[in-house]
Amino acid sequence: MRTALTIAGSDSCGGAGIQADIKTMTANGVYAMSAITALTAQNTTGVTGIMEVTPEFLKEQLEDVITDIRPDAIKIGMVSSGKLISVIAETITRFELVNIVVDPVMIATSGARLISKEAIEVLKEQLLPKANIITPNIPEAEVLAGFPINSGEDMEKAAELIYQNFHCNVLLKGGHQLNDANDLLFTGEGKQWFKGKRIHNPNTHGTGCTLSSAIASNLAKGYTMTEAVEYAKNYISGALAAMLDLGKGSGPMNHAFAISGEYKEIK
Ligand SMILES: Nc1ncnc2c1ncn2[C@@H]1O[C@H](COP(=O)(O)OP(=O)(O)OP(=O)(O)O)[C@@H](O)[C@H]1O
Ligand SMILES: Cc1ncc(COP(=O)(O)O)c(N)n1
Repeated sequence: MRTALTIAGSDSCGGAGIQADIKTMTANGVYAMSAITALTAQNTTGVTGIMEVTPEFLKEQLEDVITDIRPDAIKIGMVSSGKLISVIAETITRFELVNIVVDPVMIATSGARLISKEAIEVLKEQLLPKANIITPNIPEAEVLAGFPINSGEDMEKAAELIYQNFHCNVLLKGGHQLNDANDLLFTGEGKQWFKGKRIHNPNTHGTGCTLSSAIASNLAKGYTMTEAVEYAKNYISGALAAMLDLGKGSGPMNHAFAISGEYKEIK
């Protein structure tokens, strides 16, 4: 079985972060492992608290996992401080890790800031250049490109600039902000649009975490970057279309939409 590791924050309501990543990797047929960067106290209406782990403890988790079960792909999500980002960048280099997917999580859908300002600079300098692909949404791409994005053309300019500046493939997500769920992939081979059908579901908590984990799972299974993105879009569309409706705010998706959950007949 192929393996994937998520390095991210815990979401106590289970829709985003580590919990979304493990559900997604499991549903996509890879063995999921985790190294937790922070505990968050949150639900579908907002984040009330964040407790970061120490850099030493993150390093210990990473070393224990990687020296025992080597990950075929890694997804990196919420990492709120520069020191934690440095630990991850150094670990990637030391263990020559491959198939690195970085979701540069900055602000939660509910509005909470999940990364410090100084950490954004460390992210740009130390982590993005080590990624095979990064998956910013529009506000995150605006921070990385340094200009506002108001159209598909702006998305193309921003993705190319981010690709050139940070030397990594870029999937710029149109998502709920700009268009009909059309995302733009920019690689060394140029640009490619992935057209998504907009699903009228207000429950989008954890969409970014889920998409990046599905891409990492597909890379772990040996798919090309284009295939990994295409199949991940199919997975997230299925999870959104299942129309789960939980919680008082923007709720989570059904990550297990293709799994029956019934084992009465199996002996
Ligand atoms: N209503 C929708 N219908 C179909 N696809 C969607 C919808 N909303 C988001 N997506 C898709 O979900 C993926 C995640 O994109 P999005 O822009 O929502 O990321 P994000 O803002 O990082 O997510 P998050 O809510 O976790 O912060 C993208 O592939 C996007 O196109
Ligand atoms: C631990 C953690 N990681 C990431 C997100 C972003 O997801 P969203 O923007 O959907 O709230 C989150 N809310 N919590």
